[in-house]
Amino acid sequence: MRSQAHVPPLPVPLVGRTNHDFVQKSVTSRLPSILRDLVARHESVKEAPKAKIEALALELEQQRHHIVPLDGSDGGPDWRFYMENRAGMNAMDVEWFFLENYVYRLVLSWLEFFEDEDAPDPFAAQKEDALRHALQSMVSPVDHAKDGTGFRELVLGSLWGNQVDLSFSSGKMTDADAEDREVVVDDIAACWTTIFEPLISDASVEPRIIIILDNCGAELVNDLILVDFLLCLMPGLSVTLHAKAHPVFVSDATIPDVETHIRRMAENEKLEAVGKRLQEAEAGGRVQTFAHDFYTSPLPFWQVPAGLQSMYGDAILTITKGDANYRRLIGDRFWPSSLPFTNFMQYWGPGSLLTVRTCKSPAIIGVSPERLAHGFSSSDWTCNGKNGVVSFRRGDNVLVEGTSAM
Ligand SMILES: O=P(O)(O)OC[C@H]1O[C@](O)(CO)[C@@H](O)[C@@H]1O
Repeated sequence: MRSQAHVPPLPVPLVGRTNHDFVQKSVTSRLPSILRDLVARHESVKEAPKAKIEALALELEQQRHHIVPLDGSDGGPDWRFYMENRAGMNAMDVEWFFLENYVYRLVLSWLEFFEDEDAPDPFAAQKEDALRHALQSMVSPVDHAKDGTGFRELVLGSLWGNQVDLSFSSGKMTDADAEDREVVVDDIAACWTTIFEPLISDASVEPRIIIILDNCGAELVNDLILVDFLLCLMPGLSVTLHAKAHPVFVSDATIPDVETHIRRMAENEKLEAVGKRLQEAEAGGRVQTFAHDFYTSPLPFWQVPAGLQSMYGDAILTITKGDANYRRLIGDRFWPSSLPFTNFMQYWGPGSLLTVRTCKSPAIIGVSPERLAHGFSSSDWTCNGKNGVVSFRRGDNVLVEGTSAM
């Protein structure tokens, strides 16, 4: 069953053909390039799927791909519910968010990914490059202050880690770019004082946070360093890491990716201590991993399955990472940029929410009218990956100091 959340009347979604150059380019150029890269890097891909993937790349480029129906007969998620009347439509006319998730689902089907539980992740080589690069370029984590300042530094690490993702760069390895970047919405302190400060002074509670993960490599390494920081600070805390149920957006983390990252951090000279503590936390049940098909579906978060929504409600905080999760939160639609995040996210339910996203797509909410009036140096400020958003919405179940909520 899906939740019947209340959301305001919906504005138009982002669609390839009509409303934004960035979106059009992403469909007709970035996606084809990702598909061709996939084929080029995998000599083992058989001739039949290879031909289909190459044809799909060309069709997207030439704006003549028509959506094909996808049921679960290949062992993968059943998309009939999501298709509605979209089967047969030109890819340029369906929602961009639908299209991107659909393309990955379709290609995995052609690669027979769902038919064989040992099938290789088609993006494994890129993910390995990203992890190796992150481990090489990582400085040893400094001893962060065990307070809001340390939290801030680590959230910023996790935010700018999201700048580096392999679908945004069409599969090419890049480094985070520190020049001219700005946190356009900064609720880090509000999150710290509302959620974590009361927990530190109350060791009797055993709360859980959820992190809905995004990319492998620099982002996931930074996320895991943040997890370690929080676990060390709050002995009663546990963390569930929500991963993708199948490979998507090139570098998005699946459960095996999370395990690989933790292991490789434990084997790495600079991150050994963090990695080993995370391994112990996993063994002791304080770190858990979880995957759900919802995170590879085209649905917005206001149509989340009830079971997942109640998990968010039971957690003291849910953190969503990255651009695609942010797009899912706001349904990838053109809301007014100044629409207050807290009001909008009432549909989320009783849990608190922190969203941490480098802006790599046009839609955004929660930017103050003052900041908007000040203007941006570049007209593509929502898409160029130089601006970050850390928006917080306080839920109804926060621990107030001196009580033992949860
Ligand atoms: O990895 P992230 O932060 O979710 O970003 C993926 C983003 O890259 C893009 O694929 C670029 O088109 C966006 O569609 C998407 O939002």
